[in-house]
Amino acid sequence: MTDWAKKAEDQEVAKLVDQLQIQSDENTFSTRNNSCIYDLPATKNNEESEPDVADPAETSLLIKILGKGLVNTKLSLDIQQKNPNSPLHSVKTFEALHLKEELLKGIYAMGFNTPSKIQETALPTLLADPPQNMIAQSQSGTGKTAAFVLAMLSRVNVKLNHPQVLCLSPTYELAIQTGEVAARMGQFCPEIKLRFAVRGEEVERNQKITEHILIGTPGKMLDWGYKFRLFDMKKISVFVLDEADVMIATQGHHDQCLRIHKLLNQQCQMLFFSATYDREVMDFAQLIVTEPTIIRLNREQESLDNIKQYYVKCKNEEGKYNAIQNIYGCISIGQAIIFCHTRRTAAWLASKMTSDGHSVAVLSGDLTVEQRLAVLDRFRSGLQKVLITTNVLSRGIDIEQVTIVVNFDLPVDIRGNADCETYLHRIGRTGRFGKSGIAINLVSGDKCMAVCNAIEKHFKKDIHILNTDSADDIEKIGN
Ligand SMILES: Nc1ncnc2c1ncn2[C@@H]1O[C@H](COP(=O)(O)OP(=O)(O)OP(=O)(O)O)[C@@H](O)[C@H]1O
Repeated sequence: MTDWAKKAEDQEVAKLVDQLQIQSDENTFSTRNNSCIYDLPATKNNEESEPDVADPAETSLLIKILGKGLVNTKLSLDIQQKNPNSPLHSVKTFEALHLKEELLKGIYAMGFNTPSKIQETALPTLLADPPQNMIAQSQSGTGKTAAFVLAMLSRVNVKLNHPQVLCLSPTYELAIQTGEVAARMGQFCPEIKLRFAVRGEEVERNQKITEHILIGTPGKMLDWGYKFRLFDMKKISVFVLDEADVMIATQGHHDQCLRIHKLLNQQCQMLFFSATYDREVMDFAQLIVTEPTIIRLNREQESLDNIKQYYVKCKNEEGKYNAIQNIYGCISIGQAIIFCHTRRTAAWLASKMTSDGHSVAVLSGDLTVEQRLAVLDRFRSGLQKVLITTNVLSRGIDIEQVTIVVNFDLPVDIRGNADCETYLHRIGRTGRFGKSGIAINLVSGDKCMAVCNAIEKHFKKDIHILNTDSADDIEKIGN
């Protein structure tokens, strides 16, 4: 374990934020005096003028790296019991779980005193005998990884020298992150051996894998377990699918996970964890996990009560820009995020604001994960007050001090209809942790007004008109 733990710690991922040095990348990204300045590329390409979308695996990685401590969710978890044998009591202490003493020591050494909501709900079922299957959902940063890692470590029989636990992640970096948690939590259990099944890791020919826990990506896991028969899939007793939504929704991963799943034996404990599940993903999960205990987030409780919403009528894009100019003084008192539909609009807006002397950061899908981390890190530390972005940032990334969200473009789906879910995610970037926040929607044209009306109707919450030419109105948002 010690070597392995060291290896995990050597990985650069967790230290990216500290180590990053932004490199100038041709003419598209440069840093001057801590501000990122976009120069519009000379030629348009399709990606820039199409809606910018987030890669869910990259978003998960960003959230994990940026996450500092536990997020205390306001939303409750619904337990939908399927298996009558499931022990559905919850625990208020880690002691009540009757864990091995070494594991308890590991938990405390990580600074955990009491279980989080998902942990207190899931752990009794995860650790129950006979083992129970589970499909669990809880927001990012609420302690899911720690919950299933504890289950993985608890199930290992160290007397058997072969893999017993498989944990699949969608990417190399996410697998490394999970491995780091396992290494830390198991630091007092030196007899438990872990191994990464990721690119770059090789096993000598004709050698069998003897480590107890394998954490990796589906392709490598299939190679090792099926193609090269380096371990016996039938001897796996715990199978964890982390980021289940990404795994199931991504075609290649989906097929590989299914193949792995088919090679496991019927008694293997199946654990699926994710921050979100849309209906298709949940249907699929329920199809392949027998009699699961299902823990789900109660989304209906999500409310916009503490966010005041406004719309500003604008003639055209220039009009929207003028509105931003008018409110800039207010929005830069706290911190603001401005959402655009495409990378191109984000780049145009950033360049225009920069040339007008405003210090803005910009983050869109053409930046690497490292560049995004650096931008977010500067924004979170307050070096820049305004962040211009796209849907790449709409979900999951919390920046506590954001007080204003501006929709330069309202979120729409491919048919041009209101995308209410994305709207909720975007404006949910403010008003975190019960604080009050402001959302300002820039509306130009009848179509856009119809989208704004549809959003208002959907959430049954008033969106008030704001005249950015009126000092009185500006004062409203300033206070
Ligand atoms: N019981 C606890 N007490 C204190 N801190 C905790 C506890 N459980 C987890 N944490 C910490 O909270 C942070 C988030 O936990 P974790 O990564 O397990 O969440 P997650 O739900 O898996 O997030 P994601 O959806 O991003 O994968 C981590 O820094 C972790 O060390």
